[in-house]
Amino acid sequence: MNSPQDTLSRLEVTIAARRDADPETSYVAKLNARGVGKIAQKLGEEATETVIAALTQDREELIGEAADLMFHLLVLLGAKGVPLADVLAELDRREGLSGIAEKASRPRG
Ligand SMILES: N=c1c2ncn([C@@H]3O[C@H](COP(=O)(O)OP(=O)(O)OP(=O)(O)O)[C@@H](O)[C@H]3O)c2ncn1[C@@H]1O[C@H](COP(=O)(O)O)[C@@H](O)[C@H]1O
Repeated sequence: MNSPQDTLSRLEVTIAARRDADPETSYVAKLNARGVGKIAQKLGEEATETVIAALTQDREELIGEAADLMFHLLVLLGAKGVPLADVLAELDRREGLSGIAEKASRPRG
């Protein structure tokens, strides 16, 4: 079985390869042709659908919506020129730092 990082890395490569394809035959190309605003809008819709699935649907629906959400996030990162590795590095940097402790350490004001 592939590691989650392998799967996301392969999808990132696929998305980069499809960006300039024919929008008639490539969903990735179609989204990119419509611009970052449209991609961001789609990401927001998929996030909402994931929330709704978590609250009202069964497990399979949630998995499907979560996959849509992660796919559209990768399309957005690609369109903005942000490598997945940079996001993973940020998560690595946060590893072991409790969200409660991090929030408490923020300067007030
Ligand atoms: N993982 C995905 C993936 N997940 C979801 N989707 C598409 O995301 C879209 C989301 O569905 P929606 O109904 O919300 O969107 P929509 O039908 O475009 O609706 P509107 O925004 O037009 O109203 C659907 O068309 C899904 O097929 C994906 N499309 C592509 N991929 C991957 O990207 C690769 C390249 O795809 P193409 O660019 O299409 O060749 C594929 O081989 C896959 O690996």
